[in-house]
Amino acid sequence: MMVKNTVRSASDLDPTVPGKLLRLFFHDCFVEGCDASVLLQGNGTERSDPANKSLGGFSVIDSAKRVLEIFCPETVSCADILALAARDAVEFVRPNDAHIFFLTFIFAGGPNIQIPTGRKDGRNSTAVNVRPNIIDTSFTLDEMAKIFSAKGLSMDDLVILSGAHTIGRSHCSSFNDRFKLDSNGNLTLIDSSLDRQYAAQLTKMCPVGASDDSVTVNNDPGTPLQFDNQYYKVLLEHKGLFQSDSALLNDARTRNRVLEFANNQDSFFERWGVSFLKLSSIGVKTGDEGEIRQSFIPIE
Ligand code: HEM
Ligand SMILES: [Ca+2]
Ligand SMILES: [Ca+2]
Repeated sequence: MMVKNTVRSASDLDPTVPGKLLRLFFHDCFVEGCDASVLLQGNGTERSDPANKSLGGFSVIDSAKRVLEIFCPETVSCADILALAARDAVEFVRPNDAHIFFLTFIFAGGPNIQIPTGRKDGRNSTAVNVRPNIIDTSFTLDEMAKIFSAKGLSMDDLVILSGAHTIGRSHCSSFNDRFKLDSNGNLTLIDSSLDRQYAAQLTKMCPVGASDDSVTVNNDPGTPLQFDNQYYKVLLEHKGLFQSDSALLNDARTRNRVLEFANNQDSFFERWGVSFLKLSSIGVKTGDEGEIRQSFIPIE
């Protein structure tokens, strides 16, 4: 409840919070398991790796931790807080449309998932562990499936959890490998799996050669603030932002799932609950394998 309230008020103030929390959790669980290793600061920690450079949401976890330490000291691990925050972030972005259209959508609850707690916080956080465990947007489906399978996740889980890209934002540098600079200094599309019109819009939003990395675009151009099945519809229109998104549509092993979820949001929500639970269980540390850390952000 205390985590939920913190996530809710932070998301109220800043709509980019839910996406940040969800991605932060993904990057935590895939490296050393869901043990809050991604939160540790310092030289050579996971956070210092370039692949984690654009992670955010740390201050929300920090606030929740502070509140919990006042009301129930030394009880709730940072790893659990992060898991609950990611879970709540998803639940939270749904009610928005229920609120606006509440007469029609009043019964349309988002994926409301029960997840067990009891995760201990890990003591190891090393930058060199990040790259072998985090998927790059340039990966083939086989490369992605290999990493997922090492975490006990299937190709279905890959399609389902990629549905997280129904919210959140991305830096231009995360998809500029789909373009090249032509001799006139303009970006041209080189990845034919991307819709041309959408590609043109993206190049307008992303200034060429901008050293400034502050520009971000919505992952889901349709309903960027709602956790819904729009991501899969976007994939069908060849508007998946990353090559790794497009790959899901372009392979017979995953295409049927994309079609299924594009056509049936309930099916996506139901499956999301199961896959999210699997994600939140990766490499969980218990007993002496970890600790309940007091503070994870020494100085920010
Ligand atoms: C499977 C391959 C995946 C790849 C290659 C990938 C890659 C990326 C990249 C490059 C970004 C943009 C980061 C930036 O430029 O700031 C991003 C954003 C995001 N990803 Fe993924 N991702 C994958 C899977 C997932 C999964 C499994 C989840 C969660 C369950 C997830 C959740 C998110 C969210 C919520 C954002 C938005 C972050 C924000 O708004 O700050 N992604 N992803
Ligand atoms: Ca971790
Ligand atoms: Ca959406």
